[in-house]
Amino acid sequence: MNLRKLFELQRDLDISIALDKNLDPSTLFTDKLIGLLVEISEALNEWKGFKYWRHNTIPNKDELLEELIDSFHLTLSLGIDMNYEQKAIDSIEFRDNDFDLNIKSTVLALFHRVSTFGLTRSVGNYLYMLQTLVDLIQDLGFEWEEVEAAYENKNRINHLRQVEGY
Ligand SMILES: O=c1ccn([C@H]2C[C@H](O)[C@@H](COP(=O)(O)OP(=O)(O)OP(=O)(O)O)O2)c(=O)[nH]1
Repeated sequence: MNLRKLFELQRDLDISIALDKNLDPSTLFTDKLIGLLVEISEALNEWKGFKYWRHNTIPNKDELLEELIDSFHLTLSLGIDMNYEQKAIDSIEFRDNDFDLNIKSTVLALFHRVSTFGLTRSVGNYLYMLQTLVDLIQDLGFEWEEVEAAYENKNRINHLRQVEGY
């Protein structure tokens, strides 16, 4: 996983969105954080693993990946706003086989870490949050090659949307 490349693509996209919408990027932190919580929730809604009241809890993998990719966009974007990219590149681990396959615990840890990062904005809490999202994507069974390809695809779509006046 080439995190440096994804941060660069994310930076270009964020600049393009802020210019297009005539926004000061330093004012967007809270909205981005809320957006991230919403995208994580959309991913969980697609995952369905907690929906004990349903017969069919099989996720549509393409749609699940799309929602995770939206979450990934906003997480990278928050790191760029705080200038934490290099720290993330140096310390985030893309594990092959996670020892902890308790997806529900990882989900709860992720919500907790997004909130804690929002309150403290510290680099340590940013890294905890990003690592937990990375672990969740891993635990849900995605390969890093497909995640990178899906990220690049959605990043392109996000650019196109700006051009088309989304
Ligand atoms: O500063 C920003 C703002 C947004 N995005 C990305 C994140 C995500 O990939 C997309 C927004 O989510 P989505 O595509 O779901 O847009 P939506 O308007 O919420 O669509 P929908 O109502 O279909 O969920 O824009 C960024 O990368 N940087």
